[in-house]
Amino acid sequence: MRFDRIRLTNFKPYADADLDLDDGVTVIHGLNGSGKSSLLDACFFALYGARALDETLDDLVTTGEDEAEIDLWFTHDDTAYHVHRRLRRSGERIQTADCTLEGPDATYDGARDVRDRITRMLRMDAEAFVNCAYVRQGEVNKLINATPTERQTMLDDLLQLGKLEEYRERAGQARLGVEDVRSEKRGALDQLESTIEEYESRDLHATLNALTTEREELDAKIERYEDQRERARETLEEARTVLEEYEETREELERLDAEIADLESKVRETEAERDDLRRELGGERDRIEELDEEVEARRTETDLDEATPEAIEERKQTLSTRVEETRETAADKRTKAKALETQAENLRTKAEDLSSRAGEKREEASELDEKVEAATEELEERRERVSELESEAETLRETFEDAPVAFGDAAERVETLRERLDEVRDRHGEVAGALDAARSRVEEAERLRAEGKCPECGQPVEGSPHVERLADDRERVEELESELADLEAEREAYGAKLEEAEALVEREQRVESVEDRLATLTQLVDDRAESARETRERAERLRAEAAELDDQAESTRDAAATQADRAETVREEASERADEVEALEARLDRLAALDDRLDARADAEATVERLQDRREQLAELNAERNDRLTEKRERRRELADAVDEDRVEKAREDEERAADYLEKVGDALDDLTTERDDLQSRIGSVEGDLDQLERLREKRDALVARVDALESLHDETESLETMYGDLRAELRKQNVETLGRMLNETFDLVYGNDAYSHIRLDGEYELTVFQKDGTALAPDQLSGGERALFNLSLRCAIYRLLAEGIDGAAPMPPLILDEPTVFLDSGHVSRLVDLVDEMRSLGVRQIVIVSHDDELVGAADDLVRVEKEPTSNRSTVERVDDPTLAAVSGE
Ligand SMILES: Nc1ncnc2c1ncn2[C@@H]1O[C@H](COP(=O)(O)OP(=O)(O)OP(=O)(O)O)[C@@H](O)[C@H]1O
Ligand SMILES: [Zn+2]
Repeated sequence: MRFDRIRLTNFKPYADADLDLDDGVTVIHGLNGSGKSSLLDACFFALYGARALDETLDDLVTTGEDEAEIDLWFTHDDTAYHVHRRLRRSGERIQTADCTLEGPDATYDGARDVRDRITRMLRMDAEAFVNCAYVRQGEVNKLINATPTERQTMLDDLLQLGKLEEYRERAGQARLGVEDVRSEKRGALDQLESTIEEYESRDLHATLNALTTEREELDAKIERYEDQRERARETLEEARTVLEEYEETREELERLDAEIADLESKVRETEAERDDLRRELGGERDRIEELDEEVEARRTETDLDEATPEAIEERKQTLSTRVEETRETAADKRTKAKALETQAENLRTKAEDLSSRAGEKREEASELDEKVEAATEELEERRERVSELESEAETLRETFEDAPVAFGDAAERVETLRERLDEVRDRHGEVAGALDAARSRVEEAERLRAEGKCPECGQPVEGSPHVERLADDRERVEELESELADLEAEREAYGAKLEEAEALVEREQRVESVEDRLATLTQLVDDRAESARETRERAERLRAEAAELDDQAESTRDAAATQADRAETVREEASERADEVEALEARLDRLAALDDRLDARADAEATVERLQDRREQLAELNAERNDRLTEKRERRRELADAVDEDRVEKAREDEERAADYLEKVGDALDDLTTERDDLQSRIGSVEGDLDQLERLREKRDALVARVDALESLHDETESLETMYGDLRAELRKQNVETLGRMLNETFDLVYGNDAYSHIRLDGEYELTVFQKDGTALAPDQLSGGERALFNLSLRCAIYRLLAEGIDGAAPMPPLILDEPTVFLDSGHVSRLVDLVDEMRSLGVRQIVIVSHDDELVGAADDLVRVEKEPTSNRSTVERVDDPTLAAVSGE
């Protein structure tokens, strides 16, 4: 086993530390209190927990912190493992929060599981680990002062010799167990044998024979008693039969008496009832006679030959048929009368209608007459108007005889005249204009001439070429004035002619319009005349139609009267038929009354018959009863004769005697049976004992075999126990020898003092140091330094013994030495270095030494420096690459 790496957080003085560890010798070096031991504590705590440190969890967490973590990686049996522990404050106390062991195949969780697993793996618990591998600071005297027994226990434990002792003890326990069982079984066997002897001494077979004989005799006696009891029972039975018979006879006699009395009284009652019936019959017969008389009277009334239901029924049938027929006829007549009345009414209505239509037509005709009259008058007026218009047209035409144009040419003339007038007017305008211009020129010229200037150019007149022109102008004015006067006359003449022509045009137009009007009026007059003629003809036709309608109305009225008469006749016939029906129904009523009487008579006859039947029945009943009475009286007599008083008396005596005997014999038999049962149970018990004896013998045989088996088992366990004891003693002896040898070698090596010859470790683990002169010393008599060396030697020897003893099976833990140089002078420190080399060369894989001693540094393969920062009071750990140099620089 080997530590590979340790990593700490808040563990004791370490805030953070991470250290790799290798094979070979590692020296952890540092000043006092720098934290060297704490580093080892951490490894140890990681493996086994706080329990083995003699410290509490609170001591482990850096003061003032709430949580700490410790991780240890190690290799065991070529397999890597990792332990992780985390501590955490919970309230006032620190507790384990996590604890795991991680291996290649599994992870263990929880402090207990981890500790158990490591203990099993290293085959060492915390104490054994300390004893073997961890030489702790200041524990120099522990082994030296230990008692031999303590030493023995410790070594036995380490070498697993304790197991052998354990096996020996187990075998011893098994032996004791077997002894217990064996002695128990032996006791049981003794007991069984004495019981069997006791059974055998009792001569069970003889007893059984005697008892069987006794039981047979008793059985014979019981049989005899039972026979006699049977006979007594028969006698009793017979006596009881006789008495029962007697009792039955007596009861029957009583019953017969009662029955006879009952029958007699019933016969009497029935006779009385027959008398009543006879009286009732008489009454019914009287009634039949009365009814016969009544029937005869009624028959006469109804005029029937004989008063039989058949005759009555036939007559009823006939009458009913007639009633039915007559009723139907009456109904038909009424219907017919009703129809006729309706016809008459309809005809009357029709006649009314025809009359009123004739009136209407006449009225229409006279209205037409009036219209014709008015039209004729209007026609006359129109005709007068026509002749007026004709004469007007004539007059107007006549005026054209003296006119300049013929009738019809006036418009053309107006046109011509207007054109002429326009020409004259135009000419008049031109002339008037020229005249004005001429007159103006004349006046201007005269004014200029009066001023002496040329009227033409305003130059002085004398010599002006323009003076002649004035005369021309004056001439022109005169000409124009005359032409203008002519034109005015002409214009007037044309004006008059135009007026005349225009009047002619007007007349022509008037004639045309009158003639148009005339044509229209003439047409109208013709139309009206035609229409008046037609109207007159229509009025004529209407009057003719009215006359015809009057005729029709007259004949219709006649027909209505005829139908009314017929209706009257038919109604009378209907009421006659109704009277007839009434008469027939009265006859039917009489027949019904007769029928009633006949029914009543038939009922009375039926009653008579019923009463007679009843009477006969009663007579028969009584006859039968009388027969039964005779029978019963006969039976009674027979029974009374049959009773034998002497026999009854004897039976009574027999009964009493037999009962008495039975009671006595019963008691005797009970006693005998009890006696027999007792005997039987005694036989059973002897037989049971015999069976039991047989079983006991079988059981004894089995027990003997079992005791034999236990005997051999005991021998085996005993030898096993001895074997384990011997083996352990043998092994211990060997160990003690080896350990003694190694101790001597080591002590020699580290002390090298001539004063001591050797150390003796005897079989009882007693340690003795011998001086050269042969004086023996107890180890605690050595000096402090010697004791330290002695202790170291013993530890290393133990380590070597173990390493050899369990070589290969469980790789040894690292050898850990904490401050081994205390008490040593420098010379011995050098020897310690030799020891370390020796251990290394003996094959110890990893050695960890804690020391503040510089001398040991020389022996180191690896040097680890531990320092404490004075201000923060936190420790740090650091590997030093070159141990030698570091040691120097560390000074
Ligand atoms: N829980 C803790 N919190 C903080 N510091 C602690 C705690 N426990 C111990 N220490 C400190 O750790 C130091 C003890 O360390 P350790 O015993 O490992 O020193 P050392 O190097 O082995 O000393 P020496 O050479 O004297 O044996 C002390 O200074 C102590 O105050
Ligand atoms: Zn002039």
